[in-house]
Amino acid sequence: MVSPLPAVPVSILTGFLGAGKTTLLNRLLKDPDLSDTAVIINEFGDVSIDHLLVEASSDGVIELSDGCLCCTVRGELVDTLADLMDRMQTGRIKPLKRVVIETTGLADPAPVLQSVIGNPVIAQSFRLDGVVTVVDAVNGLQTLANHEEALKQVAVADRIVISKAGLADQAQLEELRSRLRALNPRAPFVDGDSPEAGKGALFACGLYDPASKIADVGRWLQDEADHDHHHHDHEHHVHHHPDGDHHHHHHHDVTRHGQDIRSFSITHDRPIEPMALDMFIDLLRSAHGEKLLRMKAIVSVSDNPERPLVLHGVQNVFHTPERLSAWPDPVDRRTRMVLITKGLSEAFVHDLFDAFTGKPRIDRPDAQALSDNPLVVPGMKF
Ligand SMILES: Nc1nc2c(ncn2[C@@H]2O[C@H](COP(=O)(O)OP(=O)(O)OP(=O)(O)O)[C@@H](O)[C@H]2O)c(=O)[nH]1
Repeated sequence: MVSPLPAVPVSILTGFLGAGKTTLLNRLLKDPDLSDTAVIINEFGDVSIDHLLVEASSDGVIELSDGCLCCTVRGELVDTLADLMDRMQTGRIKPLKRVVIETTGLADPAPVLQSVIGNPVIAQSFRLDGVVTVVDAVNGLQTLANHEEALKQVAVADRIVISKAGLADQAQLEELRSRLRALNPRAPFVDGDSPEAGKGALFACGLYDPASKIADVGRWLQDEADHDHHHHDHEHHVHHHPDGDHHHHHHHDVTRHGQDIRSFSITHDRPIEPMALDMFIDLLRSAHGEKLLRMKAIVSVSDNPERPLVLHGVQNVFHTPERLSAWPDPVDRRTRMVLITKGLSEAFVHDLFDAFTGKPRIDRPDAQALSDNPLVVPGMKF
């Protein structure tokens, strides 16, 4: 059936882990131009925090389940779009003006684009408007040097939003701009802090045209179309700690994202002492920042358990924590941390967390070594 409604523009918001996608989205959603927008978010990691951090009314936000949009959840994206189409056509929801898909930071954008432009059913009701890629001015160059996904995200962009420019120096910014230009000769740069970045206009990119991008983009999209049957395996394990805390493991698609990238989470039931939290974060950042691609956390801190703390770590950079005025879900007040690491052992991070939150580990002499404290009594927790 041919849709009687005009095709709804779909914008893809991408950018590497922690670049500032959700921050930009929150700003855009306050713009009246973006009313009647459905937002599809996808989080990599099995404990979702993103939906707590997107400040839109929950009606318009659709969260795709665990997994990365470019891998296992891709079918779910197509189903979600098909469902939105059906609801619009049957009048169950009013016509949407726009759909925004926020990808995970690790998403390879090619399969996501291919889902929208290459699926004949979806193409009846939706048209790809454009790809907006957020690049972090502080970590951007290093990220581009180390992660192919980040290169692809920049190359396919119709607009490149440079975030955190205020935290970078001028020389760093210039170098980043010329690197971005080499990867994507046409996409305009938008300063993340400028009023322009807060306008719905950011999304009016026009029809998506891979031909205007560097030659590689067309090839990636073609590869995706050719390899639609390609099998992506996710391993997903959950085990329960003896004290009732849950440690979840989500081993991300190894074929697409590399063997050593892991996502896992830490959940903790009791409020954490501010000092213990500081020490845990400090040690993690100073000793292992390079391997910590991303950390997002909502934390119950003992000095004010009514007002949780939101933490964002992006490689070596930890942003100023934000105190929320209340828990997003008053019933669930557990501390939840989601980490994405590269080459950093999950067991080590759990042990470190347990050590600082006072869980006894008398069977683990290395917990003592972590404290590096000559006065520590063997077998006692600090
Ligand atoms: N100073 C500054 N901080 C920013 C800017 N944009 C984002 N941040 C901070 O960077 C951190 C990560 O931002 P998010 O918006 O969560 O990043 P994201 O790209 O959605 O992260 P993932 O979903 O994990 O990939 C947060 O602490 C933001 O407050 C910016 O332009 N300037």
